[in-house]
Amino acid sequence: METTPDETRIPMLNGVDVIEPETKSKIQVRGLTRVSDTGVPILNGVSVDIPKGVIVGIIGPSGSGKSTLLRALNRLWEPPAGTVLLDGRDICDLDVLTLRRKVGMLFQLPVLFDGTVADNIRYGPQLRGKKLSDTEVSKLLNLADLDSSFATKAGGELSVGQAQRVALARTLANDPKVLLLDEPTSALDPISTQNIEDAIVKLKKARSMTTVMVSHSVKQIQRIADVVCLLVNGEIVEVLKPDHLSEAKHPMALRFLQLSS
Ligand SMILES: Nc1ncnc2c1ncn2[C@@H]1O[C@H](COP(=O)(O)OP(=O)(O)OP(=O)(O)O)[C@@H](O)[C@H]1O
Repeated sequence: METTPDETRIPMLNGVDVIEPETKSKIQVRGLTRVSDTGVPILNGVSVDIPKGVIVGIIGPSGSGKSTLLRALNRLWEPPAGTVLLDGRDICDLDVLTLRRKVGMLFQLPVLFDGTVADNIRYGPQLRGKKLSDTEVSKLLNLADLDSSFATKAGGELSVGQAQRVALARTLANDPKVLLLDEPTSALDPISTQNIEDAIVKLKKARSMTTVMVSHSVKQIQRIADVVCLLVNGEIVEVLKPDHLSEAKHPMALRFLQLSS
């Protein structure tokens, strides 16, 4: 990857160099641990720095803790104090709704509320007393790779792929700085998958969006991520650039990658 003079090359994510336009980490995870109610370890002291404006892919075997890690980042479960920082602040000290506006999340299957697409997109800002104009709704639809004409459609008449893009536009209406994506295309056909991938890359370019994406598709991660974390048994065992995945050394990570390709 070529660097331009004004870009700063910093060692990130356990030593992998990531090109980052601003040197500060957006999210820092420090020794994040989770144990199940029955005492089974789920996350074992995960530490990682996620720079601003970067797409981080998280891959690993089923049950390795990918979703659990992702969900800690906007407190869908309560991480121990001091283990997750956003812009240098402990997320546990933030109002949880404010945090979730800044750190938006998209799940595997979109769930739209009753009403039109525009109603769905206006929902978040409306809670804060802001009514989005038709132009603002159109812009959000376009950012999510949807035509403005979708605004008046009923949520129920959309395909899953279209609904997923509406869910993305609805998340973007809160003006998040970070997007957490938990297998956002696993229920979609290849064209809808490409639409979502295009939107994610566009958001990185247009808004310097920081994105953390869990995916089962190594190919997808290679298409859009800037850096890849391999999670095995609740630990980040490798951090690699997407085009260097074959250099993984951890036996489980290697086996996972070989079986996935
Ligand atoms: N709330 C919970 N209570 C108990 N165990 C849990 C809880 N959440 C997750 N687990 C367990 O923790 C492990 C990691 O789950 P997680 O969903 O994070 O893995 P994953 O890597 O995302 O898996 P997959 O790829 O199958 O979605 C699994 O064994 C799961 O059963």
